[in-house]
Amino acid sequence: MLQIQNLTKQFTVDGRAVPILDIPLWKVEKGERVAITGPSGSGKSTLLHLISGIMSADSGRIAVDGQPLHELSEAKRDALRASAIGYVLQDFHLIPSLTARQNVEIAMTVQLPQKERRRIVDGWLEQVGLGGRGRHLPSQLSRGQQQRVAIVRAMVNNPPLLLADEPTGSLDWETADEISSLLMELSAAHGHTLIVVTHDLNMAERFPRRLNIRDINEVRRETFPRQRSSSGSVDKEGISL
Ligand SMILES: Nc1ncnc2c1ncn2[C@@H]1O[C@H](COP(=O)(O)OP(=O)(O)OP(=O)(O)O)[C@@H](O)[C@H]1O
Repeated sequence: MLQIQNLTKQFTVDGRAVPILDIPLWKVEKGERVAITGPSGSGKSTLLHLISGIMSADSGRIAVDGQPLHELSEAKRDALRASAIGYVLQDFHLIPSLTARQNVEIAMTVQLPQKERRRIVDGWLEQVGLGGRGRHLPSQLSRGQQQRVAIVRAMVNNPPLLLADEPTGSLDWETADEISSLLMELSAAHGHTLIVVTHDLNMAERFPRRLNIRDINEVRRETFPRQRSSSGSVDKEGISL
């Protein structure tokens, strides 16, 4: 599903090049569910931006669903992102002037009669416990409900790859727990490959595969050295790797 080879990315800060990512090889198989943890500033969000094609790598190869991003035109990359990649963000990024239903509808890439589109969207909203909330504006929904709408928006095109960047980061623990469960259940039910960046250990522990970005990234190891517990087997975030 995802293949990364010799990927590098740096940013220029105050005229100085700062290397952020150098990933020799990383693969995620179809249907796998992976949680990525790691210290703040270690390049986790940057990695998701590169996988989604929102940002370009300096060098290397990223293939999503067999399609090498660097070989695609910008228009084709946009089309791939719209149809093959769902993206869930910490702050939902719903359009405030649109209803829950409209926020999902505008993300749909299939051409269908309006009635059919609405039926599909309402089915999804029902599935995430928001039946009857389709006409509500984001401001009329709780934060957890807004994230549910954002999850539906990310999934409505049935993308093979679902990315989530701190999806529970701005939620209280109980709502975070519900959103974690929802993401796990929906991705399993629909066979999505799911890659989540998170500081939420409760969420990370549910994932069959967990990794610390320092395990695949060759840079930043000096900036973010692994901190071993006395047992030597658990890192700073408490995740056995
Ligand atoms: N557009 C940019 N220009 C310059 N530096 C950037 C840019 N985007 C990110 N960075 C820097 O790259 C580094 C990695 O950022 P990134 O957001 O990927 O980290 P992260 O691991 O997701 O952090 P967090 O866990 O705090 O969200 C940080 O030092 C950040 O300041």
